[in-house]
Amino acid sequence: MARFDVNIVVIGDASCGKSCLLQRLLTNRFVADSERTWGTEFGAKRIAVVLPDGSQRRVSIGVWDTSGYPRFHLTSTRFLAGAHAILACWDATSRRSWDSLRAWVRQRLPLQQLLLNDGHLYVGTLVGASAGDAVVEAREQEPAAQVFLAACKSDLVERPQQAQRGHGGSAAPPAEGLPGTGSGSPAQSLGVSVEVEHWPSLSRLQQEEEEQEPQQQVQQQQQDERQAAAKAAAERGGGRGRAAVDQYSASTGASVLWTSARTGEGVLECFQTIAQEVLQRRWAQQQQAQQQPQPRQLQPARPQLPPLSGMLVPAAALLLGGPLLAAAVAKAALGDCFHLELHRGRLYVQAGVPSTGPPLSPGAVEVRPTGVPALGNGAFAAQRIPAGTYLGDYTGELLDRPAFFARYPNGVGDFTAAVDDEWAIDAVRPVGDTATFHPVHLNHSRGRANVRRHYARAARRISFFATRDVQPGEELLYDYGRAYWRGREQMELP
Ligand SMILES: C[S@@+](CC[C@H](N)C(=O)[O-])C[C@H]1O[C@@H](n2cnc3c(N)ncnc32)[C@H](O)[C@@H]1O
Repeated sequence: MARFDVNIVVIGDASCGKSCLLQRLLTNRFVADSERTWGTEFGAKRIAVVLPDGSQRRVSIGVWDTSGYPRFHLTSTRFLAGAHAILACWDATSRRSWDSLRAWVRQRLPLQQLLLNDGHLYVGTLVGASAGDAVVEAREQEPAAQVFLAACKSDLVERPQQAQRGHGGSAAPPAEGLPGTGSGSPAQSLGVSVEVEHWPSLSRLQQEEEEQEPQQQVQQQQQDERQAAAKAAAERGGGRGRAAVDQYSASTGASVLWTSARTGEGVLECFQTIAQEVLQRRWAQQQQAQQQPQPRQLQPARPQLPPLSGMLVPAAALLLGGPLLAAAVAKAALGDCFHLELHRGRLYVQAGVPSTGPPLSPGAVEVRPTGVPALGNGAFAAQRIPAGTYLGDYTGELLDRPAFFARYPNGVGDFTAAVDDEWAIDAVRPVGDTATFHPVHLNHSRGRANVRRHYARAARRISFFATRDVQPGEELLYDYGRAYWRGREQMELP
């Protein structure tokens, strides 16, 4: 997942209004017949939020709009990794959509467990083979996405009068039987008091699932239903369906955000609330971490001389006779100590040769917070990793120069790795995915490096190898190289 201040993944049933919500956020337009989402779509925007210290800041949010169609569930679930927030949407006019939203939250995070903690629903990682026998471990900091609930199409139903946002039911008018007022366990309180007839669009979703209606007929039906929904909402004058929403919100602690892509009401506010709450929580975690004794103190990096001594011979040959001669001389002079590659008219000389060591055994590397806020996560050996072990390739999206600068106009991509002067690999997806090891999680150290990367530029591969035996608990680190740190703040890890 790319690096935005706040990564938001939107989930929910097909046709509940997720895509319209995103369209409205990004373009401020309502696109009534937006096409179904195939796989996952993405949009980014900068929005203003108020920080806990009262200051205003513009932050970038990345929003992944996942498909609600069953065949895409796997893809959609994959995108949850690395999310700071999960926005679970439902169609406010449809009881069926609401029921299936709850199913989404409960079932479609198969390796995760929802945990209630200080007013938010956190997603903790399950460690183990299956949900049945797994040991549930809520990781203390990562990857805990906050879950928010968004009512789409709320212009068609009654909404809270005082505020468009309910948090644990608190901003909403009192609803009967709210947990916290002595109504019983959360499980008992989940919407049991709601009757189907108060969710007028039941028939529409059934028809959409069958996917056999001619488009015109469906549109006409949607329009009829909208009118019916508005009428029903006016008649019931209080939105009895809301009681279920409030109850669920109260029992889970997830904020409810009421939105209408049609009128635009609540849409920007919805994303502002999410960004604000994510940043607030991050801020609180940072404060907490600063108060605790740091397990490791960072020291400013000491300048080091480049290790060039062994390259003087090929360098001289390069000057005198060009790359081909240099390659030949270096090969003869240095043998296996150096790996030489002539690529796009340049001679690249790398210390060492690609390893022939054993591949990494599953579970041998654990990705977890380093305990140093500025560093974020790191990769730690969970068992002894023998010298020469192949740790994996830096995989991701291959970007050519124009694509790279279109995405990172200032030329800085924290999770990108340059292959040569034309190509870079952007590890968009795995960032934040702490369930699986990817070399993107390796932090930098010059003095303590126990990993080295190897380039095969023609093949556009960057591979990583352990340079020595790494003991359990040790962090895996490699030298990012001087170019990476140009204009950035580097720390040498003790
Ligand atoms: C490729 S990521 C490394 C993994 C990352 N820490 C994570 O949470 O997944 C690169 C970023 O990690 C941080 N980082 C890694 N090593 C560092 C170091 N020695 N000093 C300062 N920042 C470092 C910087 O923010 C850098 O842009």
